[in-house]
Amino acid sequence: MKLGIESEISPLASVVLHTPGAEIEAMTPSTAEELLYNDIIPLSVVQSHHQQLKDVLNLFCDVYELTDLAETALRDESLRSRLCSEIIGDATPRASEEAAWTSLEELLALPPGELVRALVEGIPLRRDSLQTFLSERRYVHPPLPNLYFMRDSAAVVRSGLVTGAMAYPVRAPESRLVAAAVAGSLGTESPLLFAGGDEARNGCRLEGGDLLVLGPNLLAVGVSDRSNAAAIDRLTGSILQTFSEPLRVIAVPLPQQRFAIHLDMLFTMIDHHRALVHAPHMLGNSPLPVVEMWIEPGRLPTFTRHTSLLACLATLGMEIEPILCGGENPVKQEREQWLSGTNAFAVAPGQILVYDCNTATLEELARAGFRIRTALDFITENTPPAPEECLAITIPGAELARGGGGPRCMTLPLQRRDRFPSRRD
Ligand SMILES: NC(=[NH2+])NCCC[C@H](N)C(=O)O
Repeated sequence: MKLGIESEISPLASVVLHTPGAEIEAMTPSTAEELLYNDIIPLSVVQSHHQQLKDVLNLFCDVYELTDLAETALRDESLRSRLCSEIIGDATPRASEEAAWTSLEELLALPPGELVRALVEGIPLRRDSLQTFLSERRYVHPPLPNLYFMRDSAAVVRSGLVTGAMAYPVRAPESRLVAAAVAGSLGTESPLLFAGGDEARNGCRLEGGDLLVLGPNLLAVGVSDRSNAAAIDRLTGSILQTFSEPLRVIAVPLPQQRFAIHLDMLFTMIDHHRALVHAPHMLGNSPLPVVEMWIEPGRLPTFTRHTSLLACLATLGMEIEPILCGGENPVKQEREQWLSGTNAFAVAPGQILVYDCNTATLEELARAGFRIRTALDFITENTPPAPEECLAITIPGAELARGGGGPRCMTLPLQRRDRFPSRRD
């Protein structure tokens, strides 16, 4: 498997998805919040909406299901044993019910496919002792309802893999699973830049939704509820060491509030010089200030403060035209950002996937020259768009968005073709 990501927008070659499954139905209204959802969602509906995302992506690139990758990788016994030990090791200190834990031997006895299913859909607690009989827990290993947000548990930077140091324990096994699935099939050309599962044990926090690859040597990283400065320092150190080239990192401190889980909920690149933005925090009188960090191999980093991400990018010669999520109306801006209206995913420059429910955002995109097409129309017609066409393909979003993310959050791109087709500029 080849990794190569040097931008947010160049034509997509391969991507990993996870189709939501039974893990979604384990959630109840009373557990939704601790499972990081805004509400419960009906499985049959989100599956069919997610299928539209998958069908569209299939017309552009190779699409892998995480569980297929994991099942193949876990045929390797040593990988299987490492993954199970890691997951048990991460969970046991919290469980205080060590005895209740399904033993390593039991997990290892499962064939790879069943093991993957158990890890994704959860392993129910066996009521075979007084302690477990009286326990309020339903699972010894909880289901992973956030797994369809493939973006967060891993990221690719150039030819290297980053696995997430998940901020909340409910998501920790995702990073271990994706590390086994993807790292298991990587050759030596693809370095592991950041082993998030292990880094999390040292207090690092880093999720892919905060990591934007704006160029081969340019990253924007949210410092958020989910990602901390310690992790960004560790990651930049590793990138520097691996590629031995200067690196610029723009750190964007985010408000620690639910609407701003990750940087990609406030800003996503959709074309060479255009981004969808959440205006209240990216533009106007009080945009989020940022810190530009410039690091050269063997030197100490230098730091420069800027008034906003867009102002910082402008000093680097990247003049970004902002397209407003929700348009000019502050109420619509707030509502549509909450429904992941800013969270677009580019399959090529100027060709993006967005949710259909954010109508004011779609109007802005149309005004900016994007043709709006539903995923179903696009799939039925099955003709790839001309490279110069600006296109926003809409996926039904009302239900998927309740999980707390949009099209960018649901995709883990592995490879983009690094040469842009020469278009417009
Ligand atoms: N890249 C993103 N913005 N991901 C959104 C993740 C949503 C998920 N429920 C969580 O809270 O973790």
